[in-house]
Amino acid sequence: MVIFGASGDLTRRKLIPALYDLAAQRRLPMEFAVVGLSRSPMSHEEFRDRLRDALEEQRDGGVSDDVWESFSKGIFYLAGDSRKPETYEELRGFLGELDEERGTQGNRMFYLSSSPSLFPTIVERLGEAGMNQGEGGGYARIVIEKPFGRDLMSARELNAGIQRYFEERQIYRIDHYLGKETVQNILALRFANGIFEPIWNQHYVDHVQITVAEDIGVGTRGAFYEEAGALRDIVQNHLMQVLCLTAMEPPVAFDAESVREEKVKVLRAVRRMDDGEVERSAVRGQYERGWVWGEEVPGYREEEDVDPSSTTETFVALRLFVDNWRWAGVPFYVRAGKRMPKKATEIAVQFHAAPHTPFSRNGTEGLEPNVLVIRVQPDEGVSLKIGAKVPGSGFEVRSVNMDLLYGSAFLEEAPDAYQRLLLDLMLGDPTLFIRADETEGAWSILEPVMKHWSESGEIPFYPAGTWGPEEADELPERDGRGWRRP
Ligand SMILES: NC(=O)C1=CN([C@@H]2O[C@H](COP(=O)(O)OP(=O)(O)OC[C@H]3O[C@@H](n4cnc5c(N)ncnc54)[C@H](OP(=O)(O)O)[C@@H]3O)[C@@H](O)[C@H]2O)C=CC1
Ligand SMILES: O=C1O[C@H](COP(=O)(O)O)[C@@H](O)[C@H](O)[C@H]1O
Repeated sequence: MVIFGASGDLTRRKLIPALYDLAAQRRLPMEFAVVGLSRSPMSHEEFRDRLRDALEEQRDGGVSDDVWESFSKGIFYLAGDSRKPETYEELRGFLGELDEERGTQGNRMFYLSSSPSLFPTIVERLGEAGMNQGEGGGYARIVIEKPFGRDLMSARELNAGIQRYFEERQIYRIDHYLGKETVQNILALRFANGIFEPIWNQHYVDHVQITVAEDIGVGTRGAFYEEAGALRDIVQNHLMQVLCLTAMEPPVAFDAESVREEKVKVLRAVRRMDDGEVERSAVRGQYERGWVWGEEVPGYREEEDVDPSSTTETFVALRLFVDNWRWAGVPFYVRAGKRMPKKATEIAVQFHAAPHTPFSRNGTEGLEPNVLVIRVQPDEGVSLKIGAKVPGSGFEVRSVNMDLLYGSAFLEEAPDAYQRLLLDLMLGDPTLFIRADETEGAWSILEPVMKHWSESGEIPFYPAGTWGPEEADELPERDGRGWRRP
């Protein structure tokens, strides 16, 4: 596996720890090798030490010497500029040596984890160097990190650039949310149980809310975030994928083509907004100084590498409609933001209220409609809000939660999302990766919103530690509804 962007944050925090865990579970072949590539000069040994230090820090010292010893023997580093053709000559030669020395059999996985602006160049250089094929009958696969382009046009160009050299079966567009156990569980809940599908439609569902809230700010990633914003960083990928899994039709099989085909149909059915609709159904915001978990935190404009007059959004809320037979007229209120009061990713499906309750009005004052909540993180689980009789004389009914906590229901520990996805990559299973038309479909939904916002400089603010600007509350309130508090 060649990692472009080897000295970067993702390699250190996610990719190497996931590979280390796979090694600890003996899921990596002995011959496996990682070659890190970036410009910073480093020896193989310095690269290994740096990765081990990061792992020790992350695991609080809990790194096995034996596992690390055998895993790290397969870690190598090559310093080079990924824009220069000579880097690929050197890389090709080095990989050839590894084939001889470690027996990697000409198989190649190229993981693009460098700055996204370099992705098209790296793909082209790989293709020009003839590295789009494995050596001597081996395979070649390419993994593209997010963000996949920065709008519809650039995503199309990137897809075309990759497809010029690689066939779709070789391409793995990664979105780590698809590797999360609880995101996959949306499919299990819907399609492994008989009771939910019959009511999973406009006849029974009043509306759906999807929240991807984070309590953290942009931290050290100010420069990246200035270019991206919440719409590109979270909504275009993670949030749209969760929406697809929530709204899609049952796939005929759990394989790459069947699952991705159904997801694309959802993206095609999402109603495109015109300018008026963007005004009514899209809200953005930016956090200002405030308090999170009892600590005072800076506003976005005060963060490192952020323009003090930046209008980049750190919060987005949208009201979307999936115009098909199943979901006609059902609003999907979705939101994503940084510096919210807590970290919480969840899908809440709110059902219509009972048409009539034979109890007194006084007795049902605390009764709310049924809501099925799938908690992706934290406190992974599912809960169903139902009405229940309050013990005692009389007949008072109140809403209570029936809860399933994964932590209590299963002894097995959930693997990290990257661990799952890297293993699927090695096995050649792209089911949990994204197809070209999905990336373009998601961008085409957001294109009018991006255009409208780029033309109007004003951005509403919200104090850090709150659930976004007031305008966001108005989104469901105009329809007589309200956001849940996760
Ligand atoms: N970090 C995260 O939490 C997440 C990141 N991602 C995605 O992963 C990707 C990487 O992100 P991240 O690790 O945070 O980014 P970083 O900025 O930390 O790392 C970028 C890497 O690219 C290398 N690089 C930059 N220019 C060149 C060049 N011309 N030639 C060779 N190497 C170069 C840098 O090394 P050097 O300067 O030494 O050359 C560095 O190793 C991005 O697409 C990001 O969106 C996705 C999900 C989460
Ligand atoms: O891709 C990204 O995701 C993280 C949130 O991921 P999670 O697994 O912690 O939910 C987000 O912080 C980051 O900005 C974004 O680039």
